[in-house]
Amino acid sequence: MCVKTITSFPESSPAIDGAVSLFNSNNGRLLLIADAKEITARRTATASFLATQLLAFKKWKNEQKENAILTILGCGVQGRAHLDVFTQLFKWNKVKKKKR
Ligand SMILES: NC(=O)C1=CN([C@@H]2O[C@H](COP(=O)(O)OP(=O)(O)OC[C@H]3O[C@@H](n4cnc5c(N)ncnc54)[C@H](OP(=O)(O)O)[C@@H]3O)[C@@H](O)[C@H]2O)C=CC1
Ligand SMILES: O=C([O-])C1=[NH+]CCC1
Repeated sequence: MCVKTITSFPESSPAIDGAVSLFNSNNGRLLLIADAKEITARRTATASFLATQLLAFKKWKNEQKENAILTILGCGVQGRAHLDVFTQLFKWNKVKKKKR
């Protein structure tokens, strides 16, 4: 059994914080408490990559793949996690990062 508790304070950075608690589903014992920021960052970036792969990459012709530009808007926790996953799993012609 797993519970994720998240706080969201958009004016604060990082905006998201929280904890993931994992319990043994046979006896209810607490097994671990993990940082929800890290898990949420990796989960969200990986889900974005899978969605992009299904909705775009699979339909692209070779020429589109060769000219692809990755643009990341906002360079916080999610921006960095998306940059990490997207550059590890796909080859980009160019990567642009935009922050304020
Ligand atoms: N769909 C999902 O499952 C999830 C969605 N989210 C959402 O993703 C968003 C980002 O979260 P997270 O990365 O954790 O937050 P962070 O606080 O780590 O990053 C937010 C970034 O946005 C930048 N930013 C804020 N305002 C502007 C602006 N006007 N122009 C350009 N950049 C700006 C900040 O810049 P600066 O460093 O200068 O302050 C900061 O780098 C939130 O809206 C959050 O709710 C988060 C987790 C999961
Ligand atoms: O799925 C999630 O953990 C979140 N969505 C928006 C903020 C955190």
